[in-house]
Amino acid sequence: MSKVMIIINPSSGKEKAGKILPNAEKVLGEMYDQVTVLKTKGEGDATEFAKEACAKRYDAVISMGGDGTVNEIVNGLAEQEHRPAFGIIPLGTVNDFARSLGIPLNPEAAIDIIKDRKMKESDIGKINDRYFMNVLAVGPIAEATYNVSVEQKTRLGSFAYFMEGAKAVIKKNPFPLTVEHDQGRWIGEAHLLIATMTNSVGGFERLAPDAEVNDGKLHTFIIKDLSLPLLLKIIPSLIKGEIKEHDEVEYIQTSKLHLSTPEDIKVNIDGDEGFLLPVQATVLHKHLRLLVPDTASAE
Ligand SMILES: Nc1ncnc2c1ncn2[C@@H]1O[C@H](COP(=O)(O)OP(=O)(O)OP(=O)(O)O)[C@@H](O)[C@H]1O
Repeated sequence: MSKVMIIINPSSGKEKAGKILPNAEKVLGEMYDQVTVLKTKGEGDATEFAKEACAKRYDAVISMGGDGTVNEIVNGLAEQEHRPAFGIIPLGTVNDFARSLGIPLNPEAAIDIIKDRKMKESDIGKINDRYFMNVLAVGPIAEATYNVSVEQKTRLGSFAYFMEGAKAVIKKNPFPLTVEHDQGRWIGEAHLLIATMTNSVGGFERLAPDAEVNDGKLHTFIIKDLSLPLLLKIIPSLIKGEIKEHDEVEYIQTSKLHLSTPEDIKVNIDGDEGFLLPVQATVLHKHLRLLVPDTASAE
């Protein structure tokens, strides 16, 4: 008997979730013998539900929520003996992971993608004992994202993160950073480090145009100077996908990273507050099977 579990965050995307669910249940009911719907009540629920889906050998798990819900589900699926296929119906504000897979941001269109049953093996990242799909970030700009309120997100979307980030740039100084990677070691002062597994970060779909979800790499950008005049120069290159060409940006492709600093700085993991440095990150290559659009399914 084939089984699918829908994990839905009712707080994500306002009333959208309730409106979309009946159609998702109908479509999945035509594909699988059994459809289980589990609603999250708070932090950690989606991880527990995903672990249960592995233990009970579900064929697929579908996320209905934002990047936070995707991240929690990945933490439940990672390194389990049986890992169900993973589908995403995006309901959040930014939805970077859906963007990088070409999954439509319109939830109804995303349901149609799942119907096609096209799969792609995807990498996930591991940092200490946590897992991530999208991005690690270190620096005051990354920390500023925690100040974005739900109200700001609803009103401004991803621009809310950008505004808080810009404020942090104006106020803060660079910090000393050591980055150990596949090719050696970088030591210097930085304003921001971004290590991404996917091309889309903070809704900027061309931040890392070379990144593929299954290339085994963390695409690492070290931004060495970010005074306001430089920031104004960097923004156009960010939009054009040329940030790595910038003199003040160091670009490293690596399968593992060790980050350290003498200061008390925490790493941001897929948009949420993570561990104090030092941290060690690695890529688990082609670890999950994702339900993706036809155009993205070729290996
Ligand atoms: N029923 C609930 N009520 C309030 N918060 C919840 C509930 N269920 C889960 N959460 C919290 O919501 C967080 C995830 O939100 P999610 O990312 O899915 O949506 P979002 O915030 O709208 O999207 P985005 O991250 O793109 O802004 C989880 O970390 C979890 O702690």
